[in-house]
Amino acid sequence: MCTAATYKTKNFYFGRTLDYEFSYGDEITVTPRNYPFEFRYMGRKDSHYAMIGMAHVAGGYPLYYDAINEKGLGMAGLNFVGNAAYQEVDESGDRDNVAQYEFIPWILGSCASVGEARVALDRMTLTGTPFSEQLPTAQLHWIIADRNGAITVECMADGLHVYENPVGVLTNNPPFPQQMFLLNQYMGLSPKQPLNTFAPEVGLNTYSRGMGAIGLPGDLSSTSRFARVAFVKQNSLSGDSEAESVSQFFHILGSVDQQRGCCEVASDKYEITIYTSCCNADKGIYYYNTYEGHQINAVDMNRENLDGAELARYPLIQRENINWQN
Ligand SMILES: C[C@H](CCC(=O)NCCS(=O)(=O)O)[C@H]1CC[C@H]2[C@@H]3CC[C@@H]4C[C@H](O)CC[C@]4(C)[C@H]3C[C@H](O)[C@]12C
Repeated sequence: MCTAATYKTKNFYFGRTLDYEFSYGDEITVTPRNYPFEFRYMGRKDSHYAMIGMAHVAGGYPLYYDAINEKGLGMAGLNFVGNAAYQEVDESGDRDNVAQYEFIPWILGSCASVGEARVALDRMTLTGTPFSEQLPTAQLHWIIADRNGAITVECMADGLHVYENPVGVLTNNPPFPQQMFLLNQYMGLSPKQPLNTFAPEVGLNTYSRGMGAIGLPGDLSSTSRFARVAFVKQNSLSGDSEAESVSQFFHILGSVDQQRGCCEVASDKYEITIYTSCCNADKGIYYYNTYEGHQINAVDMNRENLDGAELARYPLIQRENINWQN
């Protein structure tokens, strides 16, 4: 499972948790403007927008899980198992055929906004072509967002759907319209204390703070994480500064953090939050922490040569760094 969210203060922030039982070998990867992208069906693109994100680099190719580009557009792929169904290659010559593993570079390489991504999506066919035998097709859906809004992209047996995403969050199954529908159940929840509308003549009272959100689901299912992170994000308040915004963003995704032992996926195998990311999409900074390393680390794309042609790669820091005070 995974959860993605957007957040806006003075700057625009975009990030996700990646929850799984093992790691593919993830690296913060900066793709500069002149890295030659060899697209499976669309030929080679020698220049494009620069991007930074989390990727598994295979044979020199950045397989992005989530990234932002230098124009402030963000995109993340999350599991959509059992529902994702990709399209056949369109031979008509009228369409852009894009393999699922190159979807993030395709969009972030050429689109500066959600509006431009929508135009690109209109002429795109998303194919299930695997990257390699060792890395078969991943069943994903995507969130694409900028400071003005977000969309969800789901390729299913009945076609490629592009939905307006008014909450700016995404988790996993079921399809997005059902996730949004389920939020209806929680419309009564509030950060304020409840009033006794249950039965005024019964002497009910608020014995604790936080009772306005009783009913918000606490489990790790994707529908529950969707409702929980949407509630936390919609009610989130923080100062505008970088430190306050980044801190608050990690708290938002902290509401759906997965602790080892609580989600068994096979005997003795547990899903955990491998990493949590928070990109400042205006400044090109990728902040992250990991399960074994809670300190926030950062990679700034603007400290790399963005006019270069070589990937810059930073392996994840996976150890706790305790700040002793005496
Ligand atoms: C496992 C992750 C989703 C985590 C998740 O959601 N786990 C809950 C399961 S569930 O919700 O309970 O079902 C997903 C998210 C992004 C994926 C990579 C995308 C690029 C590339 C595409 C290639 O085709 C295959 C290899 C490749 C590196 C992919 C590996 C893997 O698939 C990644 C990491």
